[in-house]
Amino acid sequence: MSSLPTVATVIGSGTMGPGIAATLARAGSTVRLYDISEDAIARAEAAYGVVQGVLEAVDSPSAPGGSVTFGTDLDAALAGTELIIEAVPEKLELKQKVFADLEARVGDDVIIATNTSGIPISTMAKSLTVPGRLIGMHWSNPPHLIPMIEIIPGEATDPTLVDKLAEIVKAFNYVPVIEKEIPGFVENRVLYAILRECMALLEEGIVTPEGLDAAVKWGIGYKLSVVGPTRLLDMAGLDIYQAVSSYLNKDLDNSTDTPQFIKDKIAAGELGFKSGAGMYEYGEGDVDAKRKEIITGLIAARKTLSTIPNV
Ligand SMILES: NC(=O)C1=CN([C@@H]2O[C@H](COP(=O)(O)OP(=O)(O)OC[C@H]3O[C@@H](n4cnc5c(N)ncnc54)[C@H](O)[C@@H]3O)[C@@H](O)[C@H]2O)C=CC1
Ligand SMILES: Cc1ncc(C(=O)O)c(C(=O)O)c1O
Repeated sequence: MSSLPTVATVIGSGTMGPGIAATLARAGSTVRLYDISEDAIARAEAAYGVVQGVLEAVDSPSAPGGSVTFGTDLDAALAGTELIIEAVPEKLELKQKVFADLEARVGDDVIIATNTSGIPISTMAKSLTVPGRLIGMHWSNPPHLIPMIEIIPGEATDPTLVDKLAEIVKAFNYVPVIEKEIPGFVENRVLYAILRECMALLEEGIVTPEGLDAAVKWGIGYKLSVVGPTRLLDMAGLDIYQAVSSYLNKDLDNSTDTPQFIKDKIAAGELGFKSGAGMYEYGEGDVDAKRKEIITGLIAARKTLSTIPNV
């Protein structure tokens, strides 16, 4: 018998919700995608065919009977659900309000998984009536393409949920990574350490954005997509790591706030793809073209990487 829930509910249909819903549905679950915004639901419904095409292209596990229904009726979205995946904006108070709305409508045995990027699960769980049912399930963007999910129990999480969620993740052929709780979890701690240094290098004019993207893509990204950081150290030699880290670590950026130039861009409405300008400028049609290039590249890379042993 599949470990997948027969019925699952995804709360929040923005960047992450639709891909999460489609991945579970393709694997065989009946998924209800819910949002407070009719526009968000309409966008997800319109893009569903494209997301299904991507899942087909990467040969994502498929089973008959799965489907996604889209809607703004919370009671309908929760009827019969076994697993709720929360993907509303990264604001603690909003998430806690959503959890209260959910708990008022479902039985105590329903699991609530949160896709938070890094708010500690124990902090969020404080407001729950049944804190043991809350667990971190951190997907990476785009969720229907990046086959790794972090599973993070909080202090109060029912320990049996960890293995249960890991089995669900394996059922759609993703890699579950079980972690201890820490702000940002593992993936975003590593990503944000890289991004902090990258933004400092840009701010100091050491490299252009194009140069930075090329250096990280070919110098680090390519290598790390085949060998993880631990194996990389064995490949380089721990003595080399000691020699370099002894002078370099103290020189790396250690600022605790977002860089000022990023704050300025945000104040000017430059948010990236969603506003047509960000780190780069985009003309008419450029954002759609870039999105397509990224998806095509990720599909090709995932196919290739899946033929390479884990080293
Ligand atoms: N965008 C990303 O790259 C990633 C985001 N995450 C996390 O996933 C969560 C969602 O992120 P995004 O999809 O990027 O956010 P988003 O802002 O794109 O979408 C959030 C959606 O939630 C809806 N919403 C707001 N209040 C709601 C409510 N009370 N009930 C139901 N729906 C509501 C909004 O209408 C919107 O459609 C956040 O916690 C974020 O940190 C995790 C991994 C990657
Ligand atoms: C910049 C950035 N921040 C957070 C996340 C996340 O995982 O929550 C991502 C991502 O790609 O998933 C991201 O790119």
